[in-house]
Amino acid sequence: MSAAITPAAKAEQTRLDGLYARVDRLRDEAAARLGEAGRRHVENDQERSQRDAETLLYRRRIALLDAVEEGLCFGRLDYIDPAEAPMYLGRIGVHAEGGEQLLVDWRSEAGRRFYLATAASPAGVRRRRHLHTKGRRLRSLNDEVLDLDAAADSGSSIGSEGALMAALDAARTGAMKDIVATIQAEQDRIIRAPLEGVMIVDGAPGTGKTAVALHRAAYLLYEHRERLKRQGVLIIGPGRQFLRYISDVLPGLAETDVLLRTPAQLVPGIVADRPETEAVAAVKGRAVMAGVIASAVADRQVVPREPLPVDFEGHELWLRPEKITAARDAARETGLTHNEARETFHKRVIADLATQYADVIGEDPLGGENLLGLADRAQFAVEIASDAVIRGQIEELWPELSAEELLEDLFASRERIASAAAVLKRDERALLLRRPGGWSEADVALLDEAAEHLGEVDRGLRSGGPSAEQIAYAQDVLTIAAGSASFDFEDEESELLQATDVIDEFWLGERQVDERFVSVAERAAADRRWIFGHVIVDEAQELSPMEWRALLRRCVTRSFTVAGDLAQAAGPSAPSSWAEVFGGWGLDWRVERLTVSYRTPKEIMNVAVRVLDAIGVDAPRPRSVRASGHEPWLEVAGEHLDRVVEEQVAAEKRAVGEGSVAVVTTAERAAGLAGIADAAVLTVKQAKGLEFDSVIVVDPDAVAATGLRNLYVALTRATKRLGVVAPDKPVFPGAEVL
Ligand SMILES: Nc1ncnc2c1ncn2[C@@H]1O[C@H](COP(=O)(O)OP(=O)(O)OP(=O)(O)O)[C@@H](O)[C@H]1O
Repeated sequence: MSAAITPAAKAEQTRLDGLYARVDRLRDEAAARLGEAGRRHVENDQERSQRDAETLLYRRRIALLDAVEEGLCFGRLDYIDPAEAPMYLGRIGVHAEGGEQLLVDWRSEAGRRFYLATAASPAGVRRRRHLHTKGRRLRSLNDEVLDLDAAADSGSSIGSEGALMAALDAARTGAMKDIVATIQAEQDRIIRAPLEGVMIVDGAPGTGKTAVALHRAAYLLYEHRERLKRQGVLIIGPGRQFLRYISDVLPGLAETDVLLRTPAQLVPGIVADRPETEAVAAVKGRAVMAGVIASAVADRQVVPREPLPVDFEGHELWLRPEKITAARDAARETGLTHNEARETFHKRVIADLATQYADVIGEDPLGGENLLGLADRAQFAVEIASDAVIRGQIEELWPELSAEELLEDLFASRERIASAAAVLKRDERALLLRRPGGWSEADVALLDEAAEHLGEVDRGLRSGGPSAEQIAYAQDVLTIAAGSASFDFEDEESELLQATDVIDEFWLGERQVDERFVSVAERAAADRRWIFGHVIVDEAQELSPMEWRALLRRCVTRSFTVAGDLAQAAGPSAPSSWAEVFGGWGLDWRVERLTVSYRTPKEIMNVAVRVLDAIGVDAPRPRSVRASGHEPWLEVAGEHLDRVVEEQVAAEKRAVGEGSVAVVTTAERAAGLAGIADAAVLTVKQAKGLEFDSVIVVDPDAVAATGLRNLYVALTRATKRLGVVAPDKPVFPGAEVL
């Protein structure tokens, strides 16, 4: 249905037509330039890279213009001062050919007025108009008159919230929508807060934490373009389902330099699909595991108790504990990572073996000074270094290790665990023991920690690395370079300098990877050590201390937006305050609270707050912005629970029509109910952060038995209708009002 054809609607449609025509023109121009660049003949590398850069630029421009097609312009402000021209607000800024601004970007400072003006403080604004469009057609207009005098004259309502209510009542389709048209003042303040420091956005379910965090990403990329376009923004969400749910919002907001990840996806190349109990995950997430990993690495730098014999050219040499200790100390003192410092260790040990060998074969039978000089010893060192057996023996003492090898070896050995994890209790250590084969979600932060200690030879942790040909090429280069090795034996402390010290074949190969054609997000995804300009963490209450460590490493400037709700935290080790999460890091952090729930209607909140009170976290009760007119219902199913759920899903589906229905329950029940038509059947963990028009919580007492916070999450997923199906009369807090 189009807007009633009032003169005002007609005028706005004309304006919209003009805007779309301008955007079409800009798209055509970009397409023409893209075509031109593609056809251009290039003579050399410089011209080629110029052409490639242009191609990328125009492709991005076209993608941006495509992304803003829906809802291009959504608002208009009229001012009290008649000399001030109306401002049109949209997803991007658009200028006419002559330079006149046709559309103001919502993220700009000028655009901000649209969100902040209220009847109490109109800031020169007479009227805020929301334009609802479908495709390029205007569907309806919604006016809020903020100037009291004008309102009295025209009979219009003051500060009407029609646009917000329409957005909140809309059916949920399974993908999150942006809220640019209806950002509320308390949300706007958070979205536009300064980039620096750690800002915690705390609020009850449905207060818009996710929405605000995503819009903040878009705003920051706009406001701090230069810095963030180079470094990108990392967004962490609790699960893949959740990332899918929010992934459409950002392109809609016209941003692509954002990487969306779950904590389990933080290390490229690792697939964390190994199941694990909560108890094991809880131990692995504890902060003490950082020390355990450090010890596990140190344990791999071995000093033998007794001298170990080494055979070289028929002579017996020795790996002597005191010399190995000195070599280990020297390697550790470099301050380098384990794999980088390994060369120092190997060279020191080889130098000692070369000295022993020279002492034996250069011995003057007449008892004079050793007949062999420095150059001879250097030559022996090269020969010893190329002896595979000896290298293998030294490698045992200080092996090159990937993070995966380290952890696999650690968790497979009771002895290694006992040595590295002495700080843990015996039963906690027992939880860590397991057979090799795959990674769990909690392993990922440990792999990341291990990779930090081990250093860059973590080939297994890298994806998108150099090709086999590149490595082969690099190896050739090294073979040539190795021939030019030079030595300095004068001083025991001095180092053998070889090409291998400064270039390793992997490094060389890697530097050849062509980086021009991938976006910041793609490059960051392939690089464990990528440093982001800003990190946004949603459902932050779920992260373990080890996961926080991994995240803090990814943003050295410590610029974070952290959205979460402690009352929704899962698991026995859930934090009870933000100070508990952030107190220990020496960070500059602050908490901003959102107080209004836009999702959960009053009727449902009436049940949910009783669970919240029973949880007992120190958080204000949320206020619902609206009522839905639907009282939550209860159905006691007895033995026929599955059948009753099925029937109720069908009834709910009829009630919500195009809208979405979800069943939320325990993992056991979810497995039994999977496959019900017309509803998503989810565990609480999977449902976290998501929303549906209608939600049926099945077996609430069983959900509550896994934690009241889980029940609180389950009860707050619905935008309109909530039902409860229980095997027996439920007893959870809040059941009494059903
Ligand atoms: N200003 C707004 N205008 C329109 N819709 C809004 C606004 N703020 C929030 N919403 C909507 O309210 C719903 C809840 O928002 P969101 O999912 O961001 O809440 P949340 O605080 O992250 O919830 P949870 O704690 O359950 O994860 C979403 O549908 C969101 O689009």
